[in-house]
Amino acid sequence: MDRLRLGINVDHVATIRNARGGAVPDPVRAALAAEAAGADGITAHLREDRRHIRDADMAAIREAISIPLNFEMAATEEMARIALEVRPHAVCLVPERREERTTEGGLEVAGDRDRLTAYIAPLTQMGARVSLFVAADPEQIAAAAQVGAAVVELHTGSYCDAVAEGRDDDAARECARLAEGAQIAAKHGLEVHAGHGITYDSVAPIAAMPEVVELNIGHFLIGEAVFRGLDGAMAEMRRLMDAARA
Ligand SMILES: CC(=O)[C@@H](O)[C@H](O)COP(=O)(O)O
Ligand SMILES: NCC(=O)COP(=O)(O)O
Repeated sequence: MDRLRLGINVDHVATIRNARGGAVPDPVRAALAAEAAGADGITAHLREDRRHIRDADMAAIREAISIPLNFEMAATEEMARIALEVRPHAVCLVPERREERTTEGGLEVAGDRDRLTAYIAPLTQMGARVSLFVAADPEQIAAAAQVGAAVVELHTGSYCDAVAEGRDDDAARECARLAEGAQIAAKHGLEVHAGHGITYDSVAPIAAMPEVVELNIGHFLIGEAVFRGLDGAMAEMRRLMDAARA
């Protein structure tokens, strides 16, 4: 199997910065540190409420890094305009609910086909690989291929929560659902990514799925970096990913 790509999400560095106001810690510095430590890409989510990453962060990260930028955003007109200015390598469309603590569930693609088809076209024409952040639901995955996405990122949150809470049966069921979703996506010609809530304890079964080519991981690794440094935290994740893939 090919080497799995590891994308690092730096939103959580901006969350800490914003808790105090001011300029530190700087998500651009974190993106550069992740790149230096071997990240294959940087993910940043410009939420509509700007609770962590801000417009200037996204532009500055794009300018600073030499590896691909994956710009996560809601499918709104405002975000399309910003993405067309920033010109990231990839755009990942995610659902957003203003009051949510973190991204809950996947994007509703099947019920929004016409709008998403029109929304994705200019982003693809600009040169971005457009990814849809979806639940491992066959209907949503098939719809992702129909609306012109190149990639789906499978939402691993329910599986990771079950692992973290020791709900082994739920974890096994969610993992099987993700594996089936990855297979269905690949059959539709979609590149398959996975992310949300991944930790050292939950990464192996996802990394072992042959259709999955990229993991995007943020919250756990930024937290772990407090104890090991970002390069140490990433190195252990890389080791677990490679071992699962061997
Ligand atoms: C879509 C996704 O999984 C990430 O962007 C994640 O949502 C980032 O963290 P927050 O949910 O805290 O914004
Ligand atoms: N798209 C998922 C992502 O970027 C990272 O999510 P998390 O590890 O911060 O939960």
